[in-house]
Amino acid sequence: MSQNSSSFSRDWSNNTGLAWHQIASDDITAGTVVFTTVAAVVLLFFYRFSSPPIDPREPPLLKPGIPIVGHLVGLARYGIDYFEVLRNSKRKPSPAVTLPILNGKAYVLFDRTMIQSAIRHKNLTFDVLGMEFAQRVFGLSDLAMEKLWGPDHDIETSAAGVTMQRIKTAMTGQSLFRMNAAALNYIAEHLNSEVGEAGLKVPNLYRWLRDFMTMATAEGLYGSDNPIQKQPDLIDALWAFEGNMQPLFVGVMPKLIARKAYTNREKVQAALSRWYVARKDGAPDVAEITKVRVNTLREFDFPEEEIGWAEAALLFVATTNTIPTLYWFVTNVWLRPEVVEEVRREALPLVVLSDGVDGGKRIATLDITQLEERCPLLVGCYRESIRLGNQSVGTRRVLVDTVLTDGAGNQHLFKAGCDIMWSVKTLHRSEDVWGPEAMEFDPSRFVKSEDQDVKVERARKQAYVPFGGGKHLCPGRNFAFAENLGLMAALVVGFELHGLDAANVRLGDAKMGEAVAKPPAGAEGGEVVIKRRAGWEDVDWKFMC
Ligand code: HEM
Repeated sequence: MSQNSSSFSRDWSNNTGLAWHQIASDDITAGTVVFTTVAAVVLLFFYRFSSPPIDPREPPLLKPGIPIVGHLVGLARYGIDYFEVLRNSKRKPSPAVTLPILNGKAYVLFDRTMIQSAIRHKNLTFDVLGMEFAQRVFGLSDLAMEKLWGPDHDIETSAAGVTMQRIKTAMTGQSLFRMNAAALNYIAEHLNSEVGEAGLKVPNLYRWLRDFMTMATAEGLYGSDNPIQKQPDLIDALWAFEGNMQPLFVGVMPKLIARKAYTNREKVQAALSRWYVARKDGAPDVAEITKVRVNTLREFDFPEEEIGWAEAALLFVATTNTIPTLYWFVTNVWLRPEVVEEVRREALPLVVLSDGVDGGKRIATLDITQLEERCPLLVGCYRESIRLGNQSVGTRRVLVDTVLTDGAGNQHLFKAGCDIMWSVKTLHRSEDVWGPEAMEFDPSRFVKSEDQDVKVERARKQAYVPFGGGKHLCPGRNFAFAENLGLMAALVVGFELHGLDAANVRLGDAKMGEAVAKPPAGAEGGEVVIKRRAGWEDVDWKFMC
C-alpha cells in the first residue's frame, strides 16, 4: 500500500466530517478514492433501485453489469448475438428473462413453445411497434400518424389496421398470380436478352441479384410504368437507406445522426410521391396490393403528399428480405454440383419446350405452380437457406397482462405495456432442435421421408419462424417464394453458373432491424459468368404462373 493511501485511511477514520475541498487540496489520491466510493455507492443505489417492480410470476430479472443502460449497451455491442449472450448468462437455462432497461422492462423468450404462443396470442401485438417503426424509419408527420391511427386509436378500425387486413387478400389467388407473372416475365425477358452466346459476365453476384431482382419486384408491384424503371439509381438509394437505417430507430435529429439513410430515403420517397400524385397506381398492370394500400389511405384522408413517403415501406418490405434470401439460396445450391444435378432432374419435367413462332427461337415454359409439389429438394434448399440466413428479432407488445405456458408446462406472467422479443437466429441454429450440425447446410431437413421422427419434426416446426406468424404472418411470403424459386428453377435447368468460389461466400451477421443477413464485403459471391447450358442455347424463357 502506498504512503498516501495509508495516510488517507488514517485521516478518513479520524475525520468522518472531512470537507470535500480539504480532501481535494490535502490529498489528491484521497479525493479520488472518496469520489470512487461515492460513485460506487450511487451506482449500487441505482442498481438496487433501478430495477422495475417485478411480480414473482414474471420471468426472472436479469440485471445488467451497468445499471439502467447495460442491456442497451449489450445490444449495441453484440447486436443480434446479444440474445445468445443473455441465454448463456444464466447457469440454469431459463425459458424467459426480464430485462430492466432505462426505467422500464422488456422480456426475452427462449422457450420455443412459449414463442409460438406469443406469436399467435391475441393480447400481444406488433401493430403498435410497427407504427412506431414506420414513423421513425419513414419519417411520417404527426398528421399522417394521426390519420393512420384514426381518432379512437383503435387499430382494428384504423387506416393501418384496415390496410393490413385488406392486403392479405390482395396477396392471394389471382391477384398474387398476376403479380408473380409481372415479376417473372421481367426476369425471363432479361435472361433471354442478356445471356448471349458468350454468357453474361457478372462482376459481383450479390450486387447483380440485388439490382436485377429489385427491378423485377418493382415491375411486380408497380407494373411497366414503374418509378424505378424510370430512375434506376433509386436501386442504390433504396439499399443505401436500408443498409444505414439503424440510427433512425432513435427517432431524434434523423438528418444529423442518420445522414446517409435520410438523404437516400428522401430520394426514393420523392420519386414514389411523384408517381402516386400522378395517380399512376390506377394503371391496370399495377399489383392489387399496391392499389389496395393506396386506396385505403385515400379513403381515410391520409395526406396525399405523404403517400409516397408511407408507401416506401411497401418497396422496402418487398425487397430487403427476399433478395438477400435469394443470394443465400443461389450460393448454397451452386456451391454443390451434386445438388445442382438433383434439382435439375426435379425441375426439368416442369418445362415444356415448343417451337418459336415463324421459325424464331424455341420457347421454354416453366410451370411455377407445381414447384412446391414436384421439386421437394429445390424447396428444401430454399427453406434451409432461409433457416441459416434469417436472423430476425420477433417482437410483440403486451396489451393486457398475459400468462404464457412454456414447454415444461410452467406459467409466466407478462405485464401490459412491456415488449416481448425473441431471436430467430437462436431458434434456427439451436442444436437441441437441428442437431450438432445445426450450422451445416442440409436441405434434407425439409424433405419429407418415411422414417421421420415425429418429435424431431414437431420441434423443428416450432423452431422455424422466418415469416413470423398469427395475425402478422408475412403476407409477402408466397410472392417471395414465386420470385426466388421461379428464377432458380430456370437457372438450374437452362443455365450454368461458372466461377462461383466458396472463398467468396460467407454468411455474415444481420444488423438490428434486418430480418435476413447480407453478405459482408468480400463475401458477395465475387465474379461469375452465367452461360446457357448445352442444348438450351436457342430458347426463350417464359413462366406459367
Ligand atoms: C424471404 C422474404 C421475406 C421474409 C423473410 C419476410 C419476413 C417477415 C417477417 C418476419 C414479418 C413479421 C411477422 C411477425 O411479426 O409475425 C413480416 C411481415 C410483413 N411482411 Fe414479410 N418477409 C419477406 C418478404 C415479404 C414480401 C415480398 C412482402 C411484400 C410484397 C412482405 C410484406 C410484409 C408485410 C406487409 C408485413 C407486415 C404484416 C403484418 O404486420 O400484419 N414481406 N415479414
